[in-house]
Amino acid sequence: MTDYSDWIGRETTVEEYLATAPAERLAATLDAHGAGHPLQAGDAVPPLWHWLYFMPVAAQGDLGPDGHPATGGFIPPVPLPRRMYAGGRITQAAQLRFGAPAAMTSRIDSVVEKNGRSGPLVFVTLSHEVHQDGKLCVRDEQDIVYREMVSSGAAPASKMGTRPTAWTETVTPDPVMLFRFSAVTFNGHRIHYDRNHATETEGYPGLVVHGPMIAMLLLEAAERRRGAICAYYEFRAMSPLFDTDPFDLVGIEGETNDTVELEARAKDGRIAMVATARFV
Ligand SMILES: C/C(=C\C(=O)SCCNC(=O)CCNC(=O)[C@H](O)C(C)(C)COP(=O)(O)OP(=O)(O)OC[C@H]1O[C@@H](n2cnc3c(N)ncnc32)[C@H](O)[C@@H]1OP(=O)(O)O)C(=O)O
Repeated sequence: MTDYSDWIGRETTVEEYLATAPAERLAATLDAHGAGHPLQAGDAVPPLWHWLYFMPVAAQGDLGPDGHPATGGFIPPVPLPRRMYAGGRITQAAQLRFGAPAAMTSRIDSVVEKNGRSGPLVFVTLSHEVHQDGKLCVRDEQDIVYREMVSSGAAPASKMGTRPTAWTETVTPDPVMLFRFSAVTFNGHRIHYDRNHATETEGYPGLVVHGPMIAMLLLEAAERRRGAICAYYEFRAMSPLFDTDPFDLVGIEGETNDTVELEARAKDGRIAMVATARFV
């Protein structure tokens, strides 16, 4: 067991003006939230869209071989090389608005080593708090997982989606969509746009679809159908999706006044992501 106690509790704060242009670019990329219509200062920032701001702006020389800022800076120096987004829990405490500055304070909450069916795993959980006008607007807990380089050939066991569905929407990812999402979130991770790196170095069958993009697409579909904005959202990435195949966004039957259960399912029925959106 590695001792990460020096890293736990470390904090960093980034301030940024919440310009509308990145959000218009994201809306275009996802065909979402009034794509093609200009946003105005004062408009509400949709849940999760704070992911467009406050990202680390690492110099090129401070990147690791996978294109992310090298570990051992703010992120603890975990010994496993293959980073993936594992999940998150987001609370909308007050409305965040475009056209004004905001600040996000990020903290390293925990580093947990586990043994998964796919091999050793290290989960790093960060908490982020976004404040605007002196008010807490968003609380966001983010789980990142690090995995060993492919060697054993062990693949994560996949669970099939069997719950009855109320609705399904199909998404056909392609390299342009993935590249545009990487660009608008300033995410340099090669698994999303560098096919040689994704397949030869990290052993995936194609370019990897961003977990945050799947989470946003699921939530956007649920909010559009419901005509309401969610107050709390949690999601867990169970199995990766690739640019080689379409995937489904699914609303699970049994939606209540408060809650919608969601899944992203791969073409073969494998669950790629489970999510819950609460509306009160
Ligand atoms: C952006 C960005 C990167 C990305 O977007 S990468 C693409 C999105 N992420 C994914 O596609 C990850 C999909 N998930 C997986 O491939 C598997 O879940 C994973 C992480 C490889 C683990 O699979 P295993 O089969 O090895 O794990 P087990 O089911 O045996 O579980 C072992 C323990 O780990 C816990 N656990 C598993 N998955 C998660 C998860 N997603 N979140 C939190 N915890 C997880 C599981 O509960 C077990 O824990 P116990 O305490 O019960 O032992 C970018 O980099 O920025």
